[in-house]
Amino acid sequence: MLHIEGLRKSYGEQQALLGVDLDVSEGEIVALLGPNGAGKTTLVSIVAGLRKADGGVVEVGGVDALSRSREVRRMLGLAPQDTGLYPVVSVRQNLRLFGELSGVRRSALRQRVDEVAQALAITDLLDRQAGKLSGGQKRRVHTAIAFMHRPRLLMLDEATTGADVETRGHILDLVQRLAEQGSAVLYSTHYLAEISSLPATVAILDRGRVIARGGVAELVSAHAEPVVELAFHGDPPVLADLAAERVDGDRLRVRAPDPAALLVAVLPTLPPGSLAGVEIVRPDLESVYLALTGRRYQEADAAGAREPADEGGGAGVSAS
Ligand SMILES: Nc1ncnc2c1ncn2[C@@H]1O[C@H](COP(=O)(O)OP(=O)(O)OP(=O)(O)O)[C@@H](O)[C@H]1O
Repeated sequence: MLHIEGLRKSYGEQQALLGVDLDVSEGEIVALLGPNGAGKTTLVSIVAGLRKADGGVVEVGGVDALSRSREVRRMLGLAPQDTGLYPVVSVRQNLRLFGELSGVRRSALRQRVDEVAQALAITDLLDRQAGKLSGGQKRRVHTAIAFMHRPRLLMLDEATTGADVETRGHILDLVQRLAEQGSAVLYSTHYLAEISSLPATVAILDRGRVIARGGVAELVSAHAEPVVELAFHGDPPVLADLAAERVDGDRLRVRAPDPAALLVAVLPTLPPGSLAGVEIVRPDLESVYLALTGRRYQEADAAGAREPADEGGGAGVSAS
């Protein structure tokens, strides 16, 4: 449904996309992950015809999106980060207007507005003037607009940023339902943790390139392995035959494909009373990002962050 090949875009000296390849099939949800500034908005905006590419191929449903953006827009549902709503009219009128523009039949408009509003829990906002909504409320209306015509390709750009847990749940449910009906979904976010709630495959965008693509489990097993962290009272002992990395002064970190086997082997060799704690850090997308870039995702994100990242780390076990 979406085919991107060698997509490039610079803003003056600033290179935003350096040759992006990405495919999204019908019924597939692809989570486009990347820290702030990775190029997600640029990518989504080019597909939607809102920004011009410098080079490359973008096809939506087989139609060249770079030269026939008007035609492509009919197939798209887009919830961009910052599209304008019509500020002086109501939310209901905005939804009707955008629905009509994207081809929803007049006779179906009223019902579709009600359905989408209910699904996104914005029914109580329908008669409010759009320009007077809070930032979070506007974002929900943007998301609703993207769903109005059951698009063949839905693109959500950071739709859940700043959303409360309930709204986030509504959006993720709606995304899933649309994909089950056969739409392709490109779901951009910088929250790694969010992906576990979606049956999504992942494309990690970093500094203008897709550096990893596939299922979460597949990426984790290909690029990262569990780590066992041992905390000690005072200086850690030397562990013979193990490549242990010393961290935070009194901890040792050891990569371990089989953490249980490692612990069974190591624990009896430690000086009595020296061990303060054990933590098994299960690899996740964060570990994949670290393995591929050498940078921590949260730090990369914090470089341009607008809000704190909330990704969880590993599973901790206290052993004292
Ligand atoms: N209009 C612009 N003019 C100049 N540089 C831009 C412009 N828009 C984006 N950039 C730069 O291009 C790069 C990619 O930005 P983009 O907004 O696409 O990233 P992003 O992954 O969507 O980030 P975020 O998660 O913060 O929205 C960044 O370095 C950004 O500073």
